[in-house]
Amino acid sequence: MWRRVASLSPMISSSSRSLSLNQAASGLKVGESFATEIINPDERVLASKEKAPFITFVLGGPGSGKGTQCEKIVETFGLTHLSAGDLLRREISLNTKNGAMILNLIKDGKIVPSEVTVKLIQKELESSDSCKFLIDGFPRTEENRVAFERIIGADPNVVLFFDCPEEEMVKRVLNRNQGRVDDNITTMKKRLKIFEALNRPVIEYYKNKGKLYTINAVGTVDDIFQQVLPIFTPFEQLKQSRHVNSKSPLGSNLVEN
Ligand SMILES: Nc1ncnc2c1ncn2[C@@H]1O[C@H](COP(=O)(O)OP(=O)(O)OP(=O)(O)O)[C@@H](O)[C@H]1O
Ligand SMILES: O=c1ccn([C@@H]2O[C@H](COP(=O)(O)O)[C@@H](O)[C@H]2O)c(=O)[nH]1
Ligand SMILES: [Mg+2]
Repeated sequence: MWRRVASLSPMISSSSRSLSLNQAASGLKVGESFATEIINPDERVLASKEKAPFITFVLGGPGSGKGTQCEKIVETFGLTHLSAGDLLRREISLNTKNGAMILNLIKDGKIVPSEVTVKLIQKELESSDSCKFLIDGFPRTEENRVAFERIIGADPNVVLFFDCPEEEMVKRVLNRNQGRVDDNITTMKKRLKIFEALNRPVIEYYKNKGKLYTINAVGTVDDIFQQVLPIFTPFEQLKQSRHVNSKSPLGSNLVEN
């Protein structure tokens, strides 16, 4: 099981920024770096056994096909799929203390406060036996991105961006037929605006970091998946050969189950 390294954060004096610098300087992975900074010796023993999770963020406008492609990635590569939207919808259906607030925001196409979404993702990461995750539909905003770094203490290894024209996304969402409260033209227009205003900067951020893989999301589901395959294939090959290829974007933080 992968334990969230940042659960140890109260014992760590550095901010997430200085931790990253620390990691960069030492050449250590996230979990290993934390192991060197923990004060409680018992915790150090536990933390030294941790492996850094392999994290993929899956971005794209509403209806661009993120969920559909995530299913195929799961089937082929066995990553664990965490859809931020599904986690939020589960809060609504369970009628939790945040449920009503989340429902109102989703109906209006607005973004749920980072703290709420990141805590839900955190719970899933911590309780999972997996250490390879597809985080679908998150981060939606720069604030989401920074909150994830701060609370989880990890960066994504790969960021997928499903690039789809608005007319196609509108057509798909209006035909989805899953009874979602936001699958109507009024909310869809708001979601598209929010995508451009708040999600684009996140995409740009990862592009500048060299982590972004842009996929043309027009075509059949299988055609689109053909573009996704070569992104994950090197990781699979590396896992089988058990050698880390430092030139591979996936090899730089290789983990095994
Ligand atoms: N390549 C495709 N061609 C046609 N329809 C598609 C394609 N990919 C997905 N769809 C359909 O479009 C709709 C939206 O797809 P999906 O739910 O995967 O998008 P999404 O990006 O997860 O959307 P959201 O952000 O709203 O959750 C679904 O009904 C799905 O079956
Ligand atoms: O990180 C997130 C993810 C989602 N939301 C809200 O949920 C809806 C639906 O999300 P999908 O990923 O399209 O299923 C989205 O429009 C937001 O209102 C969020 O706030 N934060
Ligand atoms: Mg989806």
